[in-house]
Amino acid sequence: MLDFKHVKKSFKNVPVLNDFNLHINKGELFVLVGPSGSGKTTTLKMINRLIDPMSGTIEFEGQNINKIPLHDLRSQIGYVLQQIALFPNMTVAENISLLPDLQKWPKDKQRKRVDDLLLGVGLPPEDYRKRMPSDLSGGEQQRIGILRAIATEPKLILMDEPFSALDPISKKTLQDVVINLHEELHNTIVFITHDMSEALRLGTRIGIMHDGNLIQVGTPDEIRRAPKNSFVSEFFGLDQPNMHFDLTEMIQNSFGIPFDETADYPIISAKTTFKELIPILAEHAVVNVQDDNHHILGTINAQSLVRYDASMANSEVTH
Ligand SMILES: Nc1ncnc2c1ncn2[C@@H]1O[C@H](COP(=O)(O)OP(=O)(O)OP(=O)(O)O)[C@@H](O)[C@H]1O
Repeated sequence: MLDFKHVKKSFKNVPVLNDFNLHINKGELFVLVGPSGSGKTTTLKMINRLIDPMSGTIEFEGQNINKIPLHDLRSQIGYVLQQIALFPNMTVAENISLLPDLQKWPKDKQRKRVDDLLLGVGLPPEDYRKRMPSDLSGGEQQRIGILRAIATEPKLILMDEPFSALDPISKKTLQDVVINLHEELHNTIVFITHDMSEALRLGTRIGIMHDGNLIQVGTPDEIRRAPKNSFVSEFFGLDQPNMHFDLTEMIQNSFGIPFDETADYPIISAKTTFKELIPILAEHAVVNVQDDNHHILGTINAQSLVRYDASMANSEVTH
C-alpha cells in the first residue's frame, strides 16, 4: 500500500529523516512511535505531499506519489490531526458530510452515512446530528474528527497524535473507536504517537523512530520479545526495575489463554520476574504458571504479556 524508499529530508541543513525505508501493507494499523522531534510528523506529511522529500521516493499502491495528481492522491487519504479541526459554524452532520458533499453524494445517502457513522461510535444521531462543535466535549469533537476523515471510506487514514490532548479515559474510549473501526473497515491506518502504551494497544505493527531513523519495525509481540537496542527497551519501559508485574494478577485478570490439560507446556513459577519471562516466552510460545503449592494457575503466551502490560500502563495513567 505504502512504500518509502531511501527517503531523506533536512530542514535548514539539519537532517530530520535519514535514508528512511518502510513498507506498510494494505489493511494494517501501523503505528509510528518515537520521542518528540524524531521525525514522525514529517514522515506522515510526506504521504499526502504536505512536505516533499529531498531525495528518495514514496509509492502509494505501487505508484510514485509525485506522479499522482495531488487532488486524486488526497481524495484517497483521510487525515486526523491532534488539534481538533471541526468547522465551528457547521453542525456535526455538516462537518461529517463535508467530503461526501464535495464529492456530490445525494443528500439522502449523506444523511444515512452520517447517522450510520454516529451510531457506530455510540453517539445517537437524533441527539448529535444538529449539535454545534462548541456543544461537544473534547473527546466527542475528536470522534467527529475521525468520522469526518473516514466518511468517504478513504483507502488510507493518517492520524497524527489524535488523542494526545485528551484525558486518559476519553483517550481509551477513542482508542477503542479506532480499533473497532479498523476491525470493521479493514482500511489502512498510519497512526502517530509518542505514547508507547498507545502504540502497543493499537498497532498491528509498530515502527520505532529515533533522531530521524527507523530503529525497529515489528508487531507489539516481536518488539516486546526482542527489543533491538537499549533505546527501544528504555522507550518501552522494558528495563524498568520497579515496574509493577505480577503473574498471578495477570492470570486472575483474564490475560491468560485457556488451560489445555492435554498440552505439555513448560511450567514456570508465578514469582517469575518480567525480565526472566521475556527470554522464556521468546523460546516457548506458551507456558503454564504454577503457585508455590505446585497448583497450575493458568496459561500465558507473549500476547498475554503485551495485553497485560498495555493495560497496566493505561491504568497507571488513569490513576
Ligand atoms: N518546517 C520546519 N522547519 C524547520 N524544522 C522543522 C520543520 N518541521 C519540523 N522541523 C524539525 O524537524 C524535526 C522533526 O520534527 P517532527 O515534527 O517530524 O517530529 P515528531 O517526531 O513528529 O515530533 P512531535 O512528537 O514533537 O510532533 C524537529 O527537530 C523539528 O523541529
